[in-house]
Amino acid sequence: MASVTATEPAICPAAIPAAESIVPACMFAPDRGCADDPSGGEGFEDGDGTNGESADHLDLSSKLVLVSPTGEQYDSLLRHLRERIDEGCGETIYVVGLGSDGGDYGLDEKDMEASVATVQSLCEQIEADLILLRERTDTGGKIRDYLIRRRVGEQDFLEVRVAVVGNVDAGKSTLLGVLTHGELDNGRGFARQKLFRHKHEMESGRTSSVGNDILGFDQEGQVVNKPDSHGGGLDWTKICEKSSKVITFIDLAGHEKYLKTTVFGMTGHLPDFCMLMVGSNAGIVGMTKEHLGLALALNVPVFVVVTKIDMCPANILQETLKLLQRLLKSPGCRKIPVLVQNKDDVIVTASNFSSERMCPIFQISNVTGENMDLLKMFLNLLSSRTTFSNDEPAEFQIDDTYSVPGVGTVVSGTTLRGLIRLNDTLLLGPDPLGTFIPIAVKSIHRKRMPVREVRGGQTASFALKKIKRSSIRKGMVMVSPKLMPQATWEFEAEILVLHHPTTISPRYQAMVHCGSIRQTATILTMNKDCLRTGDKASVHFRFIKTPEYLHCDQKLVFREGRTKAVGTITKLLQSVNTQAAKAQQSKTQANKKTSKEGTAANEEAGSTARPPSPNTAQLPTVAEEEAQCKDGNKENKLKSGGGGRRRGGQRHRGKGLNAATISTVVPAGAAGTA
Ligand SMILES: Nc1nc2c(ncn2[C@@H]2O[C@H](COP(=O)(O)OP(=O)(O)OP(=O)(O)O)[C@@H](O)[C@H]2O)c(=O)[nH]1
Repeated sequence: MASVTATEPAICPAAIPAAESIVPACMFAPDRGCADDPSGGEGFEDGDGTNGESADHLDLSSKLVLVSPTGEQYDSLLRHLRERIDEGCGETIYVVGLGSDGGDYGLDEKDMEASVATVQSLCEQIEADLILLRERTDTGGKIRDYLIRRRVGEQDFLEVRVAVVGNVDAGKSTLLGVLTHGELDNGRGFARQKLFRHKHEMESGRTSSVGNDILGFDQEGQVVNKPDSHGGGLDWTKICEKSSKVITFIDLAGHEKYLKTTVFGMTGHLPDFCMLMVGSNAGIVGMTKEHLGLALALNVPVFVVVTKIDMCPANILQETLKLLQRLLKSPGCRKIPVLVQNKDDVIVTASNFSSERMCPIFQISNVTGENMDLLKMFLNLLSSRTTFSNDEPAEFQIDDTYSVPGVGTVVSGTTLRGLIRLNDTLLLGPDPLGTFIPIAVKSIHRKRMPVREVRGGQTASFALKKIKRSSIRKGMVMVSPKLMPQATWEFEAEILVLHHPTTISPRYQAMVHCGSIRQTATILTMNKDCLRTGDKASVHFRFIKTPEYLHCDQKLVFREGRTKAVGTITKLLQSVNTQAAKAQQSKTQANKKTSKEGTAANEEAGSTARPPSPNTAQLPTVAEEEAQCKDGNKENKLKSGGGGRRRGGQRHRGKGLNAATISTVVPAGAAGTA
């Protein structure tokens, strides 16, 4: 897809007066009608964005190349298309009638017919569908934009996750109700009510406070959601069966007191995109900036939906749009706000959206349905940002656990990479000692539909045998044994303090959110004396309760109340030696057994045996530190454990496999030292 250049775009005269510096989408299109193309004419003209110049020696830059390609050209076009489909996770937007050789745009009727026949034949080769999105006319004739989407089996569908954020009353639940149930709101909570009832029904017995709603699109891009006329509920299995693409909305709370949950939803549920909702009458209020900042910090591309345009006076709406574009263009955001006003704008913004800099803005009404079709079309054109390869070793991150009667323990989460099949044996962990245990996958569900396998980028739930729910916690992973996973107590991260009322110094503790991990960590050392709002530093953290499974380059959010820092893990410092931890585990179990037997024996003998105390138990043996970073930078710091005290006062919800042996110390002498 074409990328947007870093230059600030000029104002297009077509923009509406009050929100004049919001860029209309045509700025990003190859259409010459908009002279000030900020992409320097790159738009769709580069080989990446269209069927233009190929990387190989063949010249595919002419718009006529599709009319009657030679065998070699055909093979090259096919290779090119396959690459783009892979990059787009199964889909791409393909433009017919545009060349990059400087000639006129557009084809006459005959050439268009022949070109489309070629594209159709290419699609057959890769088992994809060709769906016409729009047709326009330029000096040389017609230009057509097609969506090419790889066909998926009955049980399969493309999956895109969209986090829904915004201040209280922005209309989040109402919009999701309208989108997923197909009925407009009455302005007094009708659509929202429907959704709540549906969620309550669907989620009964579930403890997750992050709501999920799905919207399915068929091959033609039509919404397939059909609520049951009696109960008003949605049949997820039916939706998934009929869909070629399913959008999962991660419905996050708007109220400040639920910020913890919102952060968890944004880090743990791995959204591909973030939909920021703004009530046009209320404007940029409350948590709007907070949520936007979070999405930016986590590099999740954001689009904005301005709601309630039916009830908002024109001047207030313009004021909101003006403030919005000012916020988006501010140095902290550096986004290019783009107003989406018609279907052409949708295609252009959807094609360029993954550039992360562009921020499409929709103005909708949940009551009249105005511009709802544009939003739906946009959602249908969004492609997942996770590319996967089946050959990679599997990794699955757990974001919730359930006890399902008759089934047993079920874990839900996201497949980060690789392929997981039914009956595969994966390593589940880390437990509080940092060990991983083999576990067989007995059944897999995707969106409540039984399937035989799941791949990278897909959410799923697995039924696990012979394991208690209490032994599993959010933040654990299930990975291929090939990965030889290790748990980490300490790590280094480059962080940026977004907000802190005073200063942060060593020994400071706050909650680290990293993927679905949510655990308090202590700052042991940092390369500055103290940190204030806006400061950047390299910081050495230690988890206070259990070691976790981490990766270098993972994004993290570090927060406590209104204090917030974001960062990237740069080094894994203190990993748990799995063998030693296992030995420790069996030793402790043996001790327990002996002490039980001893207690029984001693009762008779009138003496008391002492069980191992959590505080006196040895820390998990520290392995030779293994920095798994790409740079191979190793820093061996063997920390001595033992004799610590629990800090932060947070207890592990589950008992863990061997909770009695958890020791959550900051190594002696580590805190406060450089
Ligand atoms: N007139 C009008 N009312 C709307 C529109 N969208 C939502 N509403 C109303 O606004 C109110 C708040 O909407 P909600 O969907 O509950 O807002 P929310 O963002 O989900 O709020 P929280 O869940 O508390 O974060 C409800 O009474 C809706 O009926 C709209 O486009 N037009």
